[in-house]
Amino acid sequence: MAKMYYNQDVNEQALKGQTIAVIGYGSQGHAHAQNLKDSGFKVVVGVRPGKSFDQAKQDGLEVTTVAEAAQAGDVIMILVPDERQTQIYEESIKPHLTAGKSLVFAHGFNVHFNQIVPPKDVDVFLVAPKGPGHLVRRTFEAGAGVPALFAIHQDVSGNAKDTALAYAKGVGAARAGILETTFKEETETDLFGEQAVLCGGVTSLVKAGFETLVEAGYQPELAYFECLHELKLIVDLMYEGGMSGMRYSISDTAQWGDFVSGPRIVDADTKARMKDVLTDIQTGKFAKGWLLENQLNRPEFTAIENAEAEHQIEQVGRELRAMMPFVNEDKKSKEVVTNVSN
Ligand SMILES: NC(=O)C1=CN([C@@H]2O[C@H](COP(=O)(O)OP(=O)(O)OC[C@H]3O[C@@H](n4cnc5c(N)ncnc54)[C@H](OP(=O)(O)O)[C@@H]3O)[C@@H](O)[C@H]2O)C=CC1
Ligand SMILES: CC[C@](O)(C(C)=O)C(=O)O
Ligand SMILES: [Mg+2]
Ligand SMILES: [Mg+2]
Repeated sequence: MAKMYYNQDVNEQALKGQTIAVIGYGSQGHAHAQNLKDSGFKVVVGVRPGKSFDQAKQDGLEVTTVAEAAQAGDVIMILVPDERQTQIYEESIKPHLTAGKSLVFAHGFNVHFNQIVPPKDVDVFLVAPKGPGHLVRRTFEAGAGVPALFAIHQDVSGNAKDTALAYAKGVGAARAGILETTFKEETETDLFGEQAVLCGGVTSLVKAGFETLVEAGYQPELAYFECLHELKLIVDLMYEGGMSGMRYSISDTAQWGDFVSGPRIVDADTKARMKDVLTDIQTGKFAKGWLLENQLNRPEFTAIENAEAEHQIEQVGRELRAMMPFVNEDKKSKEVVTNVSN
């Protein structure tokens, strides 16, 4: 088994006395800033004036501009959207990235695809939680944590690994497990996971299931419960006990259906297409397309986003969730999501 790092393996002294500048206060930014502060570290948030600036202030954090935070920070964590990082880095971070500081990422995209080339006299590493930022905060508050990867790109100080581990522990990841990787491995696997399985794969599967039932004349509300709402409950069981844990709880009839029909849905052709997706990631084709899409002000992204929001499963879901206040308990984090989506 790969070497895993847990609380007892990590000495947070590596970060004591250092100022951590968290640049961005969105999904990951608010979680890192608050968890690190609660872990006893000195944190300053750098963000432009606006809603997330106000939110960070309201959450009791020290907040300033990106440039001032970068100037103050010994460790500078970039948590603004990947597609905006290069410009923000060039304009507001690089001028303050003096020798001996640490430049940190939560995803290797811009370093791996050569969009950001850090100076040679700073430590460069990543700490990438394997979970959405709002859950990084929520699990931390509940006394648990989300696992994370770390990778060292440059180790000028000789302490980059200790600093990365201390940072990861500060956000709560050492409660769940920290694993060492490279920028290349983190970038390619993260992009693959979100495209083929976690986000792209799952939403396409759910929509296809919903549409199949509705087109066959079944009620949309029922199709929503069956294909989307219950998915969380099934995935919770997999999170707790793997596939066998989930299968223990479902009926034998469901388990037999799982065995005989699952491979008819996700088959060798699906896997071949997954390999194509991975190839596009590895060759940089996906990254190039995403960067160009942003340079063009996201015409295709916006068209798809609008069409998806109007899909029947979303309309039905909005109405059904309005009647389930317990599903929407975490209003606060949802407001942050809304605020940072553009
Ligand atoms: N989302 C996630 O859970 C995960 C993300 N990551 C990685 O973490 C990094 C951050 O992603 P994520 O948290 O999703 O990012 P978000 O989209 O949530 O970041 C939004 C934040 O960036 C700020 N911001 C946007 N543009 C600017 C700007 N021009 N100047 C200053 N601040 C700006 C926003 O401020 P404003 O309110 O003013 O718009 C807001 O505070 C990425 O590298 C991503 O790949 C890694 C693991 C999981
Ligand atoms: C699964 C999507 C993700 O990679 C994440 C939450 O880990 C992201 O980029 O947001
Ligand atoms: Mg991810
Ligand atoms: Mg990702």
